[in-house]
Amino acid sequence: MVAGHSGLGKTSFIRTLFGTLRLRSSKGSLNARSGEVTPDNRPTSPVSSAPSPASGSNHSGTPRQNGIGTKANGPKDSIGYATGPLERTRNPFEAVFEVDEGHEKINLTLVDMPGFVGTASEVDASCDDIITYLEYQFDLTLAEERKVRRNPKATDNQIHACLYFIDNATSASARPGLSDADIRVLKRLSARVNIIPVLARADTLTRAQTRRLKQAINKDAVQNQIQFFQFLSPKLAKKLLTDKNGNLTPSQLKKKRASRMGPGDDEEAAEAALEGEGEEEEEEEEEEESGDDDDDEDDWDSEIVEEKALLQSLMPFTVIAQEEDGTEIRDEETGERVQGREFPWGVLNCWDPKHCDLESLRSALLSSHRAELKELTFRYYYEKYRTEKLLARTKTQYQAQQQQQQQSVKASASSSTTAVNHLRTRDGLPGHAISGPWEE
Ligand SMILES: Nc1nc2c(ncn2[C@@H]2O[C@H](COP(=O)(O)OP(=O)(O)OP(=O)(O)O)[C@@H](O)[C@H]2O)c(=O)[nH]1
Repeated sequence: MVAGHSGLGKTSFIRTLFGTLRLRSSKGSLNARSGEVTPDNRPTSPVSSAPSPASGSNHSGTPRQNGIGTKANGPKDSIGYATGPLERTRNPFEAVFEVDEGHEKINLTLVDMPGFVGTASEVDASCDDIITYLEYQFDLTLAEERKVRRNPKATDNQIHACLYFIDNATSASARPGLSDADIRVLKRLSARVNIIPVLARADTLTRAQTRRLKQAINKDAVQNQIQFFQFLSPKLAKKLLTDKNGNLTPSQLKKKRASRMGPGDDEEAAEAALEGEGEEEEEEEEEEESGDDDDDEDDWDSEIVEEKALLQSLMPFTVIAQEEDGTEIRDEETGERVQGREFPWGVLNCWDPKHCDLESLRSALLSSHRAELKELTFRYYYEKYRTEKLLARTKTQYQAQQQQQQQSVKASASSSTTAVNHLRTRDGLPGHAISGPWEE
């Protein structure tokens, strides 16, 4: 899934990615998966009665029927979406493809969510839509699990990763990093899905701006308890760094780097040295706490660990999308046709690791970390949702029971009062004032 503010290049990203997919030809020479994704043709999106502020018409110009789409789009639609004219996304779009990835057949669904626009409450309403969508997929799994006879061919509809697009406009501001809206949205989304942050339109950033922005975004995430997907556990990251740098801890390394920085980097050097000081104590504390970390990690192949470390170090991933019309551009240096953007001063190749992190992101999503993302979705996010939902139901049932009990206690109390009153009245006891000589 791709989500974030409007106009950051989410649809363009899907279109760029599409350009690299090896589609499998199926019967009738359709190169994308059938629109009927689930075996019993259930809708894959929830139906919402309240249209969000961004509602209007979708890419194909069809008026929006409800807040969220009702079923996955078909193969023709998906290919048309990835290759036709680029338009603003006004309705969630599920592009479904059957692809060959590393000799493996995978059913890939790319969900394009409408970009956020408007006031804080409008952004929050768009976030509600995304949460509803994500939870609906969990509900489909929950419904399947509850069946006496489960369908062995049931499709996994869960969203395994959400690429959250971050605007790079703050790069030049005094306070680069996540906006208040991003923080609010990310806090909610990270409780439901693996979040992979993406720095959009990276061609408009210099190297220094990119570095600063990446650091600021990661720092904001930590300060606001936003959990991004971790390619590498902190314990392993530290171990790797320490091994590589001759037993220096990350903070000592930071200080060492700071001392090597040139005169133009004064500010950054001071920041790094200062950060290093506080971190040393934190590192010692973490060291003690991390005793019960996943020991399997210690057995991992060093190549895998290095790849994980590289991916972790790239977050948030910078991406550059191809030009709107998708025209492949000829790289003058190599003479090859590339997916990219052409400027008067040269050609940007979206898949060149020197230009952006798109290639690493693609490989993490579609091959190296695909299984891990799926597993975490099922074992952590789905389980969490399931537990919350069952607890909420138990609580509601308990409250209803309590209410019922209270009502029946009240009812029996009032009926016994009525009976007593009735008795009293019948026996001439004071249900009403009885006058007599003793009153004097
Ligand atoms: N310079 C530059 N422009 C880009 C890039 N990616 C997309 N664009 C342009 O940004 C504009 C918006 O792109 P979209 O892909 O429609 O953005 P979106 O995030 O899907 O927007 P919504 O549909 O409103 O959510 C288009 O004009 C794109 O050509 C990029 O990497 N660099």
